[in-house]
This record gives sequence, structure tokens and C-alpha cells, in this order.
Amino acid sequence: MKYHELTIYTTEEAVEMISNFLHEQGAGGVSIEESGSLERRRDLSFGQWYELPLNDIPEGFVVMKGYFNEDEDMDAHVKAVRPRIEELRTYEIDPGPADISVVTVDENDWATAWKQYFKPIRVSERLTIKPTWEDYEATPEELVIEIDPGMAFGTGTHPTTSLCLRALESSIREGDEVIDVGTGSGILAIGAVKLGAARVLAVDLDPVAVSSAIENARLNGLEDRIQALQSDLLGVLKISSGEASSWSSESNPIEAKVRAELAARAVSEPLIVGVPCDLIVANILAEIILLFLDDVYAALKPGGTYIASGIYENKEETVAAALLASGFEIVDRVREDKWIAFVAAKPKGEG
Ligand SMILES: C[S@@+](CC[C@H](N)C(=O)[O-])C[C@H]1O[C@@H](n2cnc3c(N)ncnc32)[C@H](O)[C@@H]1O
Repeated sequence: MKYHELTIYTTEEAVEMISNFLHEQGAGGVSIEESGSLERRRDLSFGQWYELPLNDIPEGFVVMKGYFNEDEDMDAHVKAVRPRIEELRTYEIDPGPADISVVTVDENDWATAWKQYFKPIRVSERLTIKPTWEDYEATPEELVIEIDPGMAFGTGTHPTTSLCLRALESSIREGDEVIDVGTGSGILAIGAVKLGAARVLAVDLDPVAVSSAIENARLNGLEDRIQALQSDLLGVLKISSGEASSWSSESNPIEAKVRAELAARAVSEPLIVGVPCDLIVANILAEIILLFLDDVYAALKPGGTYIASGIYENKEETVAAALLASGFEIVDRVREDKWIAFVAAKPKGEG
């Protein structure tokens, strides 16, 4: 299968806006190559992210790539995006040269090109992430997460992921039942079990991520303790409890599909995590975190922990206020680069 790759040469200050434009045009993923950086930053809503070699992009500039399906009308997308980028200048955001080009790439090249830059990495005191294709000799106290993220987000080297893994390391108690929302490659679910969780329900809206999480759970020998399902946020809990009042199959086709699947497998595959559970972790965008705080609160036991990541510094106070308004206590804020993860607790004695 082939993809169109739309490339825009622009500035760091315009990145967030242009990324939104590309998503609004229907890009399935966006990658960002920065000056002197080893990283492509994460896609802002879909979750694609991978590493690149050092490059010669000047300081302050970036190369963004939006990925579109083969059958998309790329001329129309370029026509739609170009004036919106130019309009940024009227808001005193400088998009730089904003050159746009389109090439068609083979999915296989795209899906595997990053692999050579993904190496074993120690992300916390005890956890090391190891690509499945690399040799690595772990020390006895190290917990190794084997990962082949494929097309799903979650190599563990992105700050939003490593913040979650560190927060999990300090929060998980032996035998905890955990839900991982937006599991991507399943990296946090696997990390949670390695750190002592009894079982993890791992959900993602993207079926590619669900398959990747299932495969990675298997690679780590944890298929009995990690259940990966497609779900829009915590929608799967409502389906399994038979409570479907807040949405209908017409308005949410994914949930309709999941409901049908669960109904078909209801006897053979009930949810492996009891709700309310001990800990929920979500590494998704701040905007999405804000959408389902009440559902997270309801799905946690009193005294339970919520680790919320994927929050860029400009959204820190909005998320903090929303957590408090939903009834959570903020236990900790951890940061890396300009990303923040919150560790919050549902107060003991709350129903
Ligand atoms: C930033 S990635 C996190 C992946 C992994 N948990 C990690 O920490 O590296 C965010 C993930 O959330 C998923 N996602 C986005 N919106 C979602 C939604 N409404 N419901 C469930 N998952 C969603 C994306 O498909 C993506 O896999």
C-alpha cells in the first residue's frame, strides 16, 4: 500500500497550528523533524511518532510531514492548507517559507525506516525499553519491556511516555488492576505489569494500535494479563456494563462495532480488569484528557491513582484546574522538556 507524504518546511512557532490544519484535512499521522534533534515529535492527535537522524535544519525551523491515504486528492489538501498557513501571519505567527511538497511513499519504507534509530534505553530506575530486534544484556534488577511498535505510537523515548513510565514506577502497588487509555504499542500496559500490576485493560481508538498492543503483550509473555481492545476512551466500560445511554451506534460507529464484538465474545472474554480499578493511565492530548475526567473518576476506586500525560506546558493549568474540579487531588506533577504528566488521586472515602 502507498501513502502520500505532504511536507511543509516551516517554523517551530507555527508547528502546533499547522499540525491541526493537517489533521483537519484528514492526515492519518503527522511527524515533525526539528533542527539538530534526533526526534520526530509526536503526532498531535493520532499518535504517530518516530526518530530520525540528525539533520541540517536551521535552528528554529522544522520539517513537518502529514500522511494521507493513496486515494486522497492531494491538490485539494494543498489548496486548503496554504491559505490557512498564510493567515497565521495576521496573528503574528511566522510560518517561515511554508514550502509545501507532496510525494508518494511505500508504506513498507515508511513503517520500517525509523527502526535503525530505536535502541535499548533505560527510562526509569528499573525499566528499560528494548526493541525486539536489538540484543541487550539486562542487569538482574532491570525490568525489560520488549517493544516492536510498528505503526503504533510508543517507543518509550518520547517524554510523554517516559513520564508515564516513571510515574507508574512510583505509583503502582503489587496486584493493582490498571486501565491504559490510548495504549498505542501497549508500552505502558506492559510496563505496568512488569512493575507489579496484576492485570491491565489496554484500549485504543486505532485498530492498528490494538493489534500492536496485543502483539507486544505476547512478545513479553503477558498475553494473559493484558487485554487490548478498541474503544473510544473508556467507552468499552459502558458497553460491558450494558450502560449505553450517553451515545448511540449512529453517533459512534466504533463503539457500535466494539459493542457487537464484545457481545459476540461476552462469555469467552469478559473484561479482565474489575471496575472500579486501582489505577488509570492516559497518555493522550490535553484536549482529550479534559473530555473524560468524570469517566476516569467514576472508574477508579477511592484512593485510586490517575496518571494523565500528553500535556504540553501551555495546557498545564487548564488540566490542573479540571482535575481539581472533577474531585481529584493532585499528588505530583512530573516534567520533561515542555511536557507535563499529572499524578492525581481520587480521595479515599469517595464513592
Ligand atoms: C501519544 S499516544 C500514547 C501511546 C502509548 N500509551 C505511550 O504512552 O507511548 C496516544 C494514543 O491514544 C490513542 N487515542 C487517541 N484518541 C483516542 C480515543 N479517543 N480513545 C482511545 N484512544 C485514543 C491514539 O491512537 C494513540 O495510540
